[in-house]
Amino acid sequence: MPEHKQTIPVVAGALMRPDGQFMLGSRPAGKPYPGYWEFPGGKVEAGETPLAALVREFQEEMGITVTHATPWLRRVHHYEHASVELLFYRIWAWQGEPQPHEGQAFAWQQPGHLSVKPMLPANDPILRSLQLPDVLNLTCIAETGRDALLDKLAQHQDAPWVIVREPQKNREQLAALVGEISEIIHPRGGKLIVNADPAWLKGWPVDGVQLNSQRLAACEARPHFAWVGASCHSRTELDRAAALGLDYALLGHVQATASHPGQAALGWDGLAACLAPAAPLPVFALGGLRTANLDAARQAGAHGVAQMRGAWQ
Ligand SMILES: Nc1nc2c([nH]c(=O)n2[C@@H]2O[C@H](COP(=O)(O)OP(=O)(O)OP(=O)(O)O)[C@@H](O)[C@H]2O)c(=O)[nH]1
Ligand SMILES: [Mg+2]
Repeated sequence: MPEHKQTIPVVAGALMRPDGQFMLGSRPAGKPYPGYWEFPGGKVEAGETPLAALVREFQEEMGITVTHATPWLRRVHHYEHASVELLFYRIWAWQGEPQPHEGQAFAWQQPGHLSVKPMLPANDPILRSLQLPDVLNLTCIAETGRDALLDKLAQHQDAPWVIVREPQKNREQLAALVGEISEIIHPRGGKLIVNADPAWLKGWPVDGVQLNSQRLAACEARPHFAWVGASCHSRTELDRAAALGLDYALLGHVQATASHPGQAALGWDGLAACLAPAAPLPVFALGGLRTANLDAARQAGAHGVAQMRGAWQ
C-alpha cells in the first residue's frame, strides 16, 4: 500500500425501526465491491460536516430526509483501493420511503439474523454491535438485597442483560448468585456477564466477562467469551478496549452517583467530548443513569445506558 495514500472520510447510517430492525442496501454496479451489502452512505465532501454528508447521501441515494440521527461508531479500514475512516450513525427518524436511486436493493434486517450477504468486510463489528441491548443492568446487592433483585428479574417482560458486579463476594458466593440469576434470565433470552477474574468463570453459565480498569490495563488478548466488556473512564481506556477487540465499554460516571461520592462527574458535554466524532466501540453511559436517559446518552454518542440503582427500584 503506498504510504502517501490518504484516508477517505465516509459516513454511513443505520435506519432504525421501532421493532429493532435496521436497513442495509446493496452496493450498485460500477463501484468497488458491487453487490456487497452496506449501510447506505458515502464520502464526506470538502467543507461538509459529517452529519450534513449523511443527510445529503440519504437524500441522493434513496430520497429520504433524515430528521434525527445520533453518532455511534468510528472505524478505520484499509481496502486495496483506499483507506477509509467510517463514521456510523443510527437514524431514528426520517421522512419518505427508501427509493433505489442508484439501482440498489434494500433489506430490513434483524440484529444477529442477517438474511442477505456478502457484507462489506469492514462492517462485521458494526453488525455485531447491533445485537447489544439499549440498557445494561448492573447488580448492587449490598443495596438492593438478593431477594429484591431476583424478584425484579423474574418480573422482566423482555430479555434483560445483567452484569453481576459484587466485588465483596468470594468465588463460591459469586458462583451461587450467578446460578440463581442464570435460571431466571436465560430461559427468557437474557444475557449474563460477570465482573470478575475471567479464570473464575470456567464452567459457569455466563455469556461474558466484564473487565474492570485494572484487568483492562493488564489484558493482553481478548478473553474467550461470547461477550467481553470493559469499565472505562477515559478515551485512552476506550481506545485500548477497542484495540483488544472487546464488544463494548461502560464509560462514566456521567452524573453524580452514590457509588463514587465526591468524584467529579463527566456530565453530558464531557461524555460527548470523550466520544467525538464517534466512539471506537459501543459505549454504555454509566453513573446515576436509568432508561429514561437513553435519548440523552445517544445524543452524546453512546450506544445505550448502564443502570445500577435504577434497575432494581
Ligand atoms: N456507504 C458505505 N460505505 C462503506 C461501508 N463500509 C465500508 O467499508 N464502506 C466503504 O466506504 C467507502 C464509501 O464509499 P461509497 O462508494 O459509498 O461513496 P459514495 O456513495 O460517495 O460514492 P461515489 O463517490 O462513488 O459517488 C467505500 O470504500 C466503501 O467500501 C458502509 O457500511 N457503507
Ligand atoms: Mg454510497
